[in-house]
Amino acid sequence: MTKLNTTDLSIGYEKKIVVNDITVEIPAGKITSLIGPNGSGKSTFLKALARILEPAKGEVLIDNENVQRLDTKAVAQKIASLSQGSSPVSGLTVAEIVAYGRYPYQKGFSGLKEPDHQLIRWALEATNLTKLQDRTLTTLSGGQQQRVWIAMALAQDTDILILDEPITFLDPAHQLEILELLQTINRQGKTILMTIHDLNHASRFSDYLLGMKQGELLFQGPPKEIFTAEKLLNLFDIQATFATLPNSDKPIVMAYNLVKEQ
Ligand SMILES: Nc1ncnc2c1ncn2[C@@H]1O[C@H](COP(=O)(O)OP(=O)(O)OP(=O)(O)O)[C@@H](O)[C@H]1O
Repeated sequence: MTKLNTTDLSIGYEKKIVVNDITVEIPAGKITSLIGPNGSGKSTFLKALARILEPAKGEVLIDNENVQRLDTKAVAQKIASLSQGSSPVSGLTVAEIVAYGRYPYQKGFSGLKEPDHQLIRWALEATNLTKLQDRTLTTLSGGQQQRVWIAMALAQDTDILILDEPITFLDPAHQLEILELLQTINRQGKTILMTIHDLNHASRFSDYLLGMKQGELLFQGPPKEIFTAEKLLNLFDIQATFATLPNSDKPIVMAYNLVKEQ
């Protein structure tokens, strides 16, 4: 299983550092969710892990190799990453977009081989898109489009999937559909790291949580350890009360109040 970790990682835009000195190992074979307020640096951190942004300091290591020393295709064979609100590509069909997931494995102009087609078919089936494969992306609903991007990442057949807000803009049923899909993929042996704003979904579907605020990693651990009044107050400035999900040991947030300045 591919190991992904960072050492003293700081990332910035121009000269402004927005992610500060993070040393963390993403648990292999688990689902990890990165939670934290808007603007805390979550997307920036994920982009550096996927080698989309270059660190200002420190390192991102895939199997102990600095990602900056690996070429794009080598990284893309280890990590598939989906950014926030991937923009629709006009004119391409669902199957054509999913086929792009095989790009990191193609040599020159050799084209797709049977094993590539098998993976594309599997990715379309896993995301329930087989019937929609000849439709162009722009004719699909937001939720269906989201599934297409996930299918493309699946076709990439990497050990690690990094997803920035994979369920934003989806209705409750489609949110669950995507999260259950990620759970199934995880059980097939893939490491998943995602950002998610819904705390209850984060708890229910994650083995591990990372809490980020103002570019700092405040805490990490399983949901049971993270969902305490003190930690959520610290992270989000909210007062939370908790319950437990039925038939599970996963905590959920029952209700919360804003902490208002006096
Ligand atoms: N391309 C950019 N150029 C300059 N500053 C940026 C850029 N992208 C993000 N930032 C800044 O970096 C900081 C962290 O942003 P980032 O998008 O990583 O936060 P986030 O935790 O993912 O937020 P959200 O939950 O709202 O998606 C913010 O202050 C943001 O304004």
